[in-house]
Amino acid sequence: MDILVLGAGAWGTALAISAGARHRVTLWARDAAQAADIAARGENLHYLPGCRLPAGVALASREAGDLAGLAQRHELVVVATPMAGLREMLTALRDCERPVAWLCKGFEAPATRPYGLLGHEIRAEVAPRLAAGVLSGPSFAQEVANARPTALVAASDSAVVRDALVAAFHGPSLRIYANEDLPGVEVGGAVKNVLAIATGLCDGLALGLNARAALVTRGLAEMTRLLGVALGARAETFMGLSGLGDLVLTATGDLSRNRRVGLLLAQGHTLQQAVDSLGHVAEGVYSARTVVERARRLGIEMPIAAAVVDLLDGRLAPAAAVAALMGRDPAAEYS
Ligand SMILES: NC(=O)C1=CN([C@@H]2O[C@H](COP(=O)(O)OP(=O)(O)OC[C@H]3O[C@@H](n4cnc5c(N)ncnc54)[C@H](OP(=O)(O)O)[C@@H]3O)[C@@H](O)[C@H]2O)C=CC1
Ligand SMILES: O=C(CO)COP(=O)(O)O
Repeated sequence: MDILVLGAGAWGTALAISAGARHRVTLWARDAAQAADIAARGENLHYLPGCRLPAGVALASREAGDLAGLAQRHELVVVATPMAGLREMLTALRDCERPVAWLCKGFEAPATRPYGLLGHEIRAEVAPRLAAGVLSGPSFAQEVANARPTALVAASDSAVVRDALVAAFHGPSLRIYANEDLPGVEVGGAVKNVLAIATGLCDGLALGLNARAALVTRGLAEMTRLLGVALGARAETFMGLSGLGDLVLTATGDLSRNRRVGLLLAQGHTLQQAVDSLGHVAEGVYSARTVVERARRLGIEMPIAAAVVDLLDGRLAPAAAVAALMGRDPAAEYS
């Protein structure tokens, strides 16, 4: 199978390495010098050091010509940029006749509205005819690149896209489960990043394991409420890989960049210092305000996400954000 991966950050590179063991993969970096460096070294020193690219992976950049033409020459196109690059990519691919899947997890930063959009909503705006979906679920790039056992979910309203993702990535160390609930899988991937900032904060303040378990559990309830009411996703999706699975991984795993943002804020770093020190994108920082704004417009309470926004915007210090959550009125567990 011929697979095009657009974006040579940590995650695009890891999936290119994984699929490159069995397929022909073209890994596209927007910067020609970076593509040349990865090709020469056989390694993405900047974003995924220590992981060798197999012979099945070739490098490309803008010099390879327009994206639409490049995409047509592959059987599956994978967009591996952050959310910030998804609209531009889907616009370039809008007439593509090949299945397309994005990997990014989050809401687009707000531009023309007071809130941002999920990937499938961007697709509806700029590429409504595109057969597309998302590959998501609990997966740190370093572990996938090193063939550590991982399970992902391929979500799309198109069976062609789901089948192409399974054919491309299902293998000895990577299981791909199919799911038709694209909105639900996207909400799970976006909201867990915001909640991971909260658990990083909680652990950075040494609040204990009880507090972390409470945040994960109540966070899952917030995630389910946002989706259920608003986007018509299936509740069962949130018990799956992109809901509970990715929340547990990102909220507790120290490889998470979003969790690290919370840990660094708890240590007294500013948001800018925390973001700069990562060297990678932490989507929760850019999605948190949209999560709260969309929930507010729908009359849904998301207190943990709201505390994260107050923290990111500097309205609450770390300890005060925790106090605000603990000081809420008593409530029924299910309402
Ligand atoms: N890393 C992981 O373990 C996982 C990440 N994800 C998701 O995948 C997405 C990408 O993450 P990851 O690869 O880790 O990110 P990284 O920060 O490691 O790399 C980002 C990559 O995207 C490129 N890029 C940055 N901004 C833009 C833009 N506006 N337009 C086009 N390209 C851009 C960068 O190129 P340049 O070098 O030229 O700036 C770089 O190649 C995120 O949404 C993340 O949430 C999902 C699952 C796992
Ligand atoms: O999505 C991820 C794991 O599934 C990666 O999380 P971070 O972006 O927080 O590192």
